Amino acid sequence: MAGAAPPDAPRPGLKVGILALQGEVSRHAAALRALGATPVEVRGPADLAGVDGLVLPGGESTTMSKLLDSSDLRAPLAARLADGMPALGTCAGMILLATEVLDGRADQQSLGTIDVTVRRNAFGRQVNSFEADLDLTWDGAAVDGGPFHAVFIRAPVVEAAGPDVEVLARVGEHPVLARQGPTVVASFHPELTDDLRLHRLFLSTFEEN
Ligand SMILES: NC(=O)CC[C@H](N)C(=O)O
Repeated sequence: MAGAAPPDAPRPGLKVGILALQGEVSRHAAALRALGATPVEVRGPADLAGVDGLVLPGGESTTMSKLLDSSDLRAPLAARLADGMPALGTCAGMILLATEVLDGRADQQSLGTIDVTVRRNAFGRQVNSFEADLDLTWDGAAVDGGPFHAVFIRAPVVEAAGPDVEVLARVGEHPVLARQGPTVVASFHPELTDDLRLHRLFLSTFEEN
């Protein structure tokens, strides 16, 4: 079967922000650099203004939610996302981009960019972390290169996904990778392995934008 080949490296100089308030930044930066993009740490509104897209990394979503407010990033970030800026949310980043968060803290606010309901820390309650080999699809076709080895750390479960959401991978019946337009979310940490396919697919949404 013809697979969806990951596209070639994007145009040089593509500036991809990484939300650097808290959480894992350097490995995402390395993956983006390896694909020919320029990673930019985003800590405030001026940083955000200069980027073409944004990675929201793993970490602690309640802390990140608070820091979005104290850094004055929440409103400009919401505006860029509403304007169609590509975004990749991994683990805590997925929680921040979801429309609904279950088991969140009362003061935790998500951005509502992708129509999924997530439950925090609910994947395999018995074990904090696990790894799984995932079959990935993109635009309805299998992604070339075989299974994607995915690392889950206190991962959110996707309990529901709306009709406009394309589910790209599952563990059991649970979506663990999903996309709605230029917003891509993963319950796992693609930056913790050397497999660049997910970052490359994310960068392909910039070309469409
Ligand atoms: N690895 C992660 O990003 C974990 C997410 C964390 N459990 C949260 O709810 O924010």
